[in-house]
Amino acid sequence: MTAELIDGKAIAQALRRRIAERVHALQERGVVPTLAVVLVGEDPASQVYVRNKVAACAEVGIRSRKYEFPADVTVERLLACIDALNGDAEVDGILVQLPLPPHIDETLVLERIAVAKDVDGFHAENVGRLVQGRECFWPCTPHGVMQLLAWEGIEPQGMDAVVVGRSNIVGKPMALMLLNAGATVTVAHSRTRELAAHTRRADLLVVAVGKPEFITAEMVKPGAVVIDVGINRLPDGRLVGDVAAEVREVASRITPVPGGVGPMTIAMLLENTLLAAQRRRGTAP
Ligand SMILES: Nc1nc(=O)c2c([nH]1)NC[C@@H]1CN(c3ccc(C(=O)N[C@@H](CCC(=O)O)C(=O)O)cc3)C=[N+]21
Ligand SMILES: [Mg+2]
Repeated sequence: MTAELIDGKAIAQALRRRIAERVHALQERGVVPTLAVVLVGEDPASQVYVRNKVAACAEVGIRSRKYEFPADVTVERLLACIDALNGDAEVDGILVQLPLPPHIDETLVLERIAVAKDVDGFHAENVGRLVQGRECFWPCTPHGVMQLLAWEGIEPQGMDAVVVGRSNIVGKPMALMLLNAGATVTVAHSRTRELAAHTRRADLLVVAVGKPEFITAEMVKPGAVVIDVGINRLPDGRLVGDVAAEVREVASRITPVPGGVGPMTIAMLLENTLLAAQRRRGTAP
């Protein structure tokens, strides 16, 4: 079997067109959804990501504002910026680009963001709401995976799903979303014994470990749907996922890297910002 590629780039583009229509409908009512992006330091990768996010906003009619700070910024200055954005009626969403420099307590900064503006969904109150299956902001990467599955007509209910990775930004929220959708969910990770025995049982395998080509063909059930969340830059400059190329000979459907989950993450940031604007300004459908 050779897996069909799930074209995240094309799906994200289609979703962005729909988001643009909804943004324009809001604009006709005098509301311009606005995202504030906070960037600390000069990490080139973070600068590229932020530039891409700002460009994606512009494309759909979301206004964005960039707040840049030097790497040695004090936590007090950062918190003061968040406080000002929380109190700014024009700002719908706030995104603090991660990672932050080591001297800054990330949790302290993320928890300062008003829950109603937390478009990354990293605030503990949003996470708690996700656990309970209540209305909240879904973290963009697993949100993007759920949209990919929906677009592909893959219904998680009743599926044996295995999530590899237990990070707060991908693995844990991914497991919760699949669980809430009715999947039987196993969360495996770097400390799991007999990892392959778990992954081989998966009808749906989501991998977010950040290790290049970590999942090999013999770890995958024939016919499984494989979602590769990894984005690893190799020394030669190539971008590869957490799933080895040979898995394409075993899976039924698989996301490529690049062009799979990554573009969906950005589309979901736009979706969440639009939702924030609708919810905050009382125009939610
Ligand atoms: N507060 C915060 N929220 C985030 O959502 C967040 C963050 N911090 N810090 C960094 C990570 C990473 N991330 C990506 C988004 C899009 C692509 C993406 O579009 N990737 C393209 C390729 C990009 C390339 O060529 O490098 C693809 O997979 O096709 C990748 C990675 C969001 N992050
Ligand atoms: Mg792990």
